[in-house]
Amino acid sequence: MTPAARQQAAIDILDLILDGEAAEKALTSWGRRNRYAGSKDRAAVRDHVFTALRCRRSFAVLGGAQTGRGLVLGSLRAADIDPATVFSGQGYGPAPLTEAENTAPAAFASDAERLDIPDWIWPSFSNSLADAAEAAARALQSRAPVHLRVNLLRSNRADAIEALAEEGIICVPHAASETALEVTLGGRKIRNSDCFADGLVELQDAASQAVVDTLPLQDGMRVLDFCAGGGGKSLAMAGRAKIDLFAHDANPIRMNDLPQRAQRAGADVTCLSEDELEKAELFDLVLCDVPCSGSGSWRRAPEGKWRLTREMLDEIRLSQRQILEDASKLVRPGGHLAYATCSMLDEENSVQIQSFLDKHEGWSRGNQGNWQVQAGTDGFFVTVLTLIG
Ligand SMILES: C[S@@+](CC[C@H](N)C(=O)[O-])C[C@H]1O[C@@H](n2cnc3c(N)ncnc32)[C@H](O)[C@@H]1O
Repeated sequence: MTPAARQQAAIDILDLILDGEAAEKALTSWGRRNRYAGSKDRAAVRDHVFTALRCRRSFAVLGGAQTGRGLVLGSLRAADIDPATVFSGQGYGPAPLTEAENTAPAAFASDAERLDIPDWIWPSFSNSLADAAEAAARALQSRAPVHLRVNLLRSNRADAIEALAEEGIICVPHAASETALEVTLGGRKIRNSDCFADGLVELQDAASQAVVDTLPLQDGMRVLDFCAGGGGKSLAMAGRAKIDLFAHDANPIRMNDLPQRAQRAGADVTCLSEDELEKAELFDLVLCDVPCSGSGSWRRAPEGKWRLTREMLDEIRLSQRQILEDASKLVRPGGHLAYATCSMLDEENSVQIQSFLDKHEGWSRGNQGNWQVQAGTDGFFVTVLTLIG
């Protein structure tokens, strides 16, 4: 495909997404309908689509319309590329610009519009991030780095870097965690590599690993990952200490891949249903990696930024409080309750911890961590509470 034909494909896919189709689904069905497209074409089209989704608001202003064409036109203007080089009407490229499209774009009406943050959440976002709000929003407009976690049950950081390099995947250590690597070349090869298949490394953001570093894990502990999902944090915990590890999720289907992932990693994880959890002994440590706005990972999942509403966020906050309440009952006296989100909003982080502490006596605040996107990781928050024994 020519560069212009890839942009036309992005336009078609973006139109489907703007009509309500999920991005992954729209990309997959486009791939099925266009089997002639090679892997480089697919990767380039995907990049165009995700770039436009991250900057959907500002590109629509720059391109004069909230349409596939508008967003791609906006993306070219944002990158200082002459739109006529793409909108030429040649081959399978987009048709030439109309007179209306050729007019100069309007000025941005607000910081939120320029920085691609929805108006309703801008006050919460900018108050939470204070002086860093602009830098964080800008980071969310660009692509996320690819991070790996070295599985200490199978390898160490130096050996993993060497083994990955032999497969053409070049990495450097990441400062956020002693297990974290940043991939600088060959990121698309990871899932098919032997290093991945043999459990030497897992795909995991460095801040997600740093959250686990913050936990007071020690050999022999009985640990529950209360909101385990796919088990990213469970497996990271298993790599840190010889623990008796349990995983639970209100939606157990989300843990479907966990046994297979655990086997690859050489980790032992027991999944517990609601009933089993009710009968289980108390735990030394319960981690709640709660559902959240996802504001710390909007560059990986940009649709979430535009889909979220104040009503949805208020519901999420209620469920975060309920999870803290429920999980706190599973901690033994002297044990720990860790609360984590991939959000950068105070209303989901410090405010929730304070509200829990205001209502519950006997808990003390321990380690705390806060990572923000402009520093090169996903945005994450964690606080560890201890039940005074
Ligand atoms: C942020 S995700 C967890 C990600 C996971 N810890 C990881 O690192 O891969 C939050 C998870 O919480 C689960 N969840 C939602 N409400 C819950 C509840 N009341 N109790 C337990 N899990 C819940 C969701 O199904 C979802 O899988």
